[in-house]
Amino acid sequence: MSFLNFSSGDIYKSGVAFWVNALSSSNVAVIVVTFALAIMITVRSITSLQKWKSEKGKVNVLKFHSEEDVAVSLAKYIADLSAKFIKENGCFSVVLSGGTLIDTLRKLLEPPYIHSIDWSKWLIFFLDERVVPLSHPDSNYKLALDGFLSKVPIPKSSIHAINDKLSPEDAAHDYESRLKQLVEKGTLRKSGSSKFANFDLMLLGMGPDGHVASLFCWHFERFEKTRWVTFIKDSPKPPSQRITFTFPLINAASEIAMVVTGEDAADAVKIALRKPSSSSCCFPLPVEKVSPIGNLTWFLDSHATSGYHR
Ligand SMILES: O=C(O)[C@H](O)[C@@H](O)[C@H](O)[C@H](O)COP(=O)(O)O
Repeated sequence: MSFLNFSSGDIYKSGVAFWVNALSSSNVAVIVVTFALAIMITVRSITSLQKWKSEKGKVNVLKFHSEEDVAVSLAKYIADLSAKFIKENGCFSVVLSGGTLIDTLRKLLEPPYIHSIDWSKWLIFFLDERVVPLSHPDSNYKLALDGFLSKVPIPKSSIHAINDKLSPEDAAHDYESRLKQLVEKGTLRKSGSSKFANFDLMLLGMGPDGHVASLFCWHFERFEKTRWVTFIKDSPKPPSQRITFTFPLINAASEIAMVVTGEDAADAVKIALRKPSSSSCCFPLPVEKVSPIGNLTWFLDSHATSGYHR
């Protein structure tokens, strides 16, 4: 991923040098195109700086020795948030990813949490889902049901799976409409600063390529601004057909836990957590767009942080 090391500043300087050359050769078309490019790159650099400023102070990075330690700490973090949100609002809306996250939730299935959490008040949603039958081994719903949901007394009616009879387009549209209805009914809150639903907690994993949910590099879905849920038919991670929350909906959450363990993700963790002053990359990884209105807490083990020393 060496292209990721180009900085906007470098490109900008090259642009300026090229412009000066173009001026001296009096080629009008080249001057106009280069001038436009220089303006675009300058605007891009400023956007980058603002992004990092607005994220300041909201990010908590927790580094643990082992995946087991991550699981222990994550369970306490979730149990505390469950108690807080149930006390404040009478319920706790939780959004699950697929992948290794479900196994990392295993400490919630043990005392004290299995008895102390008021599971009847939980509402479960899926951050992304593979468009396969819910009983298929690739289904995130099945993964969550087998590994977690079937072992806690969350009412079935509070678990909001996708409609697996629909095409990716229709399934995304259907899930979005159902979320909007829940906001209208008052079951889900609306984010104060945007029109999107304000989930209490989103539990995110991250792939080695820096993807979160089913928002991948080089796919336009990651730039979606208005939809709550979108779809993808050519996911680089199989299976190819998926639906996914968009970044505006993800970033309207009160709390986001980014749970990343294992060495495969170390390079992406290093890029995502680099110093704000070095945020000069032209093509940020999808994970770099995670910037909630609330708090973002990273849960990392020593393998995931093997490239990150801060
Ligand atoms: O449907 C999916 O594939 C997941 O929701 C996906 O976004 C996952 O969270 C990451 O790929 C991390 O997966 P791992 O934890 O298995 O690395």
